[in-house]
Amino acid sequence: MKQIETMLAQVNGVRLTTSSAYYQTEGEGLALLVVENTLGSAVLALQGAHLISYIPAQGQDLLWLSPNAIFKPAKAIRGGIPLCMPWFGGHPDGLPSHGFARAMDWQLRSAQNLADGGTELVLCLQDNEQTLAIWPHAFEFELTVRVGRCLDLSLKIENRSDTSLPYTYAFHSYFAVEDYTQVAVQGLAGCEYIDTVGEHVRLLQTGDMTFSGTTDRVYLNVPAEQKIVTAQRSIQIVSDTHSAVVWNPGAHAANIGDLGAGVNQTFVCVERGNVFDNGLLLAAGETHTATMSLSA
Ligand SMILES: O=P(O)(O)OC[C@H]1O[C@H](O)[C@H](O)[C@@H](O)[C@@H]1O
Repeated sequence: MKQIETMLAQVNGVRLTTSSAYYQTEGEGLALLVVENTLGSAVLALQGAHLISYIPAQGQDLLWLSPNAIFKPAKAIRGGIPLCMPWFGGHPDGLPSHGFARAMDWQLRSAQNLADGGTELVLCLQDNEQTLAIWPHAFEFELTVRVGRCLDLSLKIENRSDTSLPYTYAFHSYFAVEDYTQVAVQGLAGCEYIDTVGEHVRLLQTGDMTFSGTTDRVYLNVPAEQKIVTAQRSIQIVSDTHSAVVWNPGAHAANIGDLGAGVNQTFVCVERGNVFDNGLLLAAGETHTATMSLSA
């Protein structure tokens, strides 16, 4: 933490705090970085390089955080943007769902003020004793976060092992909405999707995507841009990744400890990444970069 504080002393508008202090929760909580500049503000947990909040100047939070979120080491935070990697969803050998990156401590590599008034943070995670015990491969993950008029994310995945390895990943973004049943997601029409509620049938999207009840779908080969449109707001997502997973647990939220009955009403997940058929095979030494930009 001392090293982080030394690094932050060189930049304006970034401070280190804890989830307990910031969200008034009990227990020691998690270390957070709070960014405030004239273009916007953001909150990020060092665990998982997990964005929790992004508010453009004079705007509202684009991201949703569960009122029942738990801030505890090794437990992914419910809301914001968990990074699911190096695999998305379940693992054939029973390893943790959505990979381990979201539940591990990342290091702050650099912090700087940008010429346009924005702020840039770079965080990284390399293989270590803890990751090698779960997944015996060398790697480096690096996330660059730019907080400005948009929230710009750039994720680098480097396969440092000496064999080719499959990778799937997603920016598992939770977006704040008034009522998920009244949301239209534009930018998915004409795309093939796998409905993962039930038999994994493959279907074709016609028109805007809407949510009703439990919804869990993997859209493949999607266009770069989607818009989440509600009566009161419109959120734009632009990414060079090829998949979009859309999720809301519906009534099943009642069975999820850090959600709860009805709590699912005010978010939709639209998760850009490369999953299922769009998964990657990274050669030994290869680096893959993915970007995502969010704006109101
Ligand atoms: O509870 P988590 O491990 O964070 O997963 C939450 C959800 O993530 C994705 O959206 C998947 O498509 C869902 O099937 C899963 O339930």
